Parts: sequence; C-alpha cells; structure tokens
Amino acid sequence: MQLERLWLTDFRNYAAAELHPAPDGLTVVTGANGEGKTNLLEAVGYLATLRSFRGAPGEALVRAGAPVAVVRAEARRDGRGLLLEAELHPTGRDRVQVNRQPLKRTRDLLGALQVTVFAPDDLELVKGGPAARRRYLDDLLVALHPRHDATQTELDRVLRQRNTLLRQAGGRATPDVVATLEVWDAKLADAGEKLVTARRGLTAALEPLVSSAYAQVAEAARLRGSHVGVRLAYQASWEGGLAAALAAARGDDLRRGVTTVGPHRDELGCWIGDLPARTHASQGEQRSLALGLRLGGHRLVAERIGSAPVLLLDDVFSELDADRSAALLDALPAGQALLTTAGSPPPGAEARHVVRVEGGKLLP
Ligand SMILES: Nc1ncnc2c1ncn2[C@@H]1O[C@H](COP(=O)(O)OP(=O)(O)OP(=O)(O)O)[C@@H](O)[C@H]1O
Repeated sequence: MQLERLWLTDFRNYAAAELHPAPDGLTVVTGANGEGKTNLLEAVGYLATLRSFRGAPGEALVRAGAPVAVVRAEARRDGRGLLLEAELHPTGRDRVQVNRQPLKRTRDLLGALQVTVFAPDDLELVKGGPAARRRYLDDLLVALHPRHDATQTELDRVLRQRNTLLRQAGGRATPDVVATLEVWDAKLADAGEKLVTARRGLTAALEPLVSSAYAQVAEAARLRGSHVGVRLAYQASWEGGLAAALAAARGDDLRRGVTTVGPHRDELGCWIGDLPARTHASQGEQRSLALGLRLGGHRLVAERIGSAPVLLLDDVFSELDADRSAALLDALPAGQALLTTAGSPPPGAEARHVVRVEGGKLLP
C-alpha cells in the first residue's frame, strides 16, 4: 500500500498543502514544536479510519474560521490507483468519495487506505486501563474487516440507550422498563457476541506475532529475559451466553443505573512470562511490549490483507532510548513510513526523504 500524494485544505493549521512522500521507506517530517507535524499524520490517519488518532473531535480538525476541511490523497493498492477524498464539516456531516464517486455512507471509505499508528502515548496500551486495549483490538478488527465498524457503532448506540433507560428507571423494574430492557438486551447480546467472538479470534492470532516482535525489541534494548514469551488472553466480563448474563445482572444494573456486563467491560490481559505486564513489568519492558503490540498488529494486517499498511510514526523516537530507537527502526517492516520528529532524525533515518514543516506550511 502506498500513499503517493496528499493534499490538505483548511485541515488543522494547514490552509493549503501538498505532500509527496517517498514511495518506499521513510519520509521524515521535521519542524519545531507546534508547527503541524502531527497534524499531517493525523490527516493521513483520518482518511484511513475516519477519526483522529489523538481522539480529537471532528470539529477540531477543521481550520479555525474555515467552513470545511478537505483531505485528498492519491494512493496505490495492489497496483491500482485510488483517489480518496474526505470533506469534514464542523457539524459532523462528512462527505467521502473514492475515484470521484461519492460514497453513500462515510464508513464505506474504511479499508481503502490502511495505516498503523505509533504514537507517544502508546505506553498506555500496557500501563493504562482496559479501554485502551479494547480500542487496540477494535481498531485492528476494523482494519481487517471494515464491517466490524458497523457492529461497534451499533453496540455503542444500544449501550447508550440502555444506560439512559437504566438511569431514568431510578431502580424500579416497572413492566414498561422491563419490556424495553428486553428489546435492548436482545440487540446488545447479538452485537456483543459477534464482537467478542471476533476479539477472541484476533487475540489468538496476535499472540505469536506480538511475542516475537516483543522479543526482537527487548533483545535489541538488552532487556534481561527478552526471550521470555508474551501471553495475551481475552477476558470477558461474564461467563456463558451474554443474553443470560444480561438477564442475571438486570437487578444490579437497575440499582446502579449502568450496564455492568458486556464487551465494554472486557479486558485484554497481557503477560510477560508469568507476570501481568500492567502491574509487574518494568518501564523498559512496558515500552517494548507497547511497540510489540503495534508491530504485531501491523504484521497481522499486512499478512491478512496482503499489503503492508502505511506506517505513521508520530514522535515515537523522542520517547525511546537509542537502543530501542535502533531496535524499532530495525524491526520496522519494509514499506512506506512517515515519521515526525522535532529534533534530528534518529540514527539510521537521517539520509532519507526529509520534509520541513513551519507554521502549517510544507517547505520545499
Ligand atoms: N483547527 C485548528 N485550526 C487552526 N490551528 C490549529 C487547529 N488545530 C490545531 N491547530 C494548531 O496546530 C498546531 C499543532 O500542530 P501539531 O500538533 O501538528 O504540532 P507538532 O508539529 O506535531 O508539534 P509537537 O512537536 O509539539 O508535537 C498548534 O499550533 C495548534 O494551535
């Protein structure tokens, strides 16, 4: 997969810009803090996932004072040229086109361009709460099968409605409340079972890839026990069927005013050797595992879809010591990568294609 050209109009701090990344290997995007380096990667990420990888709301992506932002890219996939275009409106009514054909639903753009993002806060994948790890799995599922986006959206919608009903019921299981809950529970169980089956399958497929990527990074960083395997396990918040679990938890849910079981409460457990990584691993091990999770996910998507996603490396080297930077550069799969850095490029990346950013402008 290749990004050949990118055009931005009124996106973040870019009034108008055009980027020609190197067709293969690294493009290094340099510039001082706050000049627009991450914004550039965010725009590429937006075309791939229809969201900001920093979790910013859509309206923040439109240049202040502008009515609409446009992100357009020429990409190549399996030898086929694609012209992708997204119009972002602060009201959220985005419009997307592929090869100048408007798509009925914005989500139909998913899968046309694939990216793997490495960001400074990836450490949260290991150190943070379960939500970051669920997001990690769900993003990979959408990259592998874009239809999962619809399942995830449906699940979020049903969950919001169910929680609103639980709050409004004030703990009382009136016949009306019970009848409505039954409708939501059937929908939640249906979407939830689908998602969890997919997450379990993904976890099993990821484990060997994450384990070997971890070993590679940990060994280069000269961590003791780098050969110790990584174990991943999907831990559901219930046992048996989700419909039965929701019925069993109904009294509790009504009392608390919130849905206490379901995929939104599940966890992706990560162990290095026999020890849980979140609570027992050293900072160096946690950083290596975060890189291992990203690299493992990238390799799985590349293997399954038959072409490597474009790598977006946002300021990752500033967080890594020299050994781990070198390990990451070594471990990076062949293919196209865009890397931002406020300092000098990491050793090994200096001589590549370099683009300078200043105040939302790309300098020649
Ligand atoms: N919607 C917007 N309209 C105009 N400017 C914006 C908008 N959103 C962000 N900016 C500006 O973009 C700049 C931040 O850009 P970005 O995050 O890409 O910086 P960076 O070069 O990656 O910096 P750092 O090295 O500090 O991470 C800030 O100056 C911010 O004010």
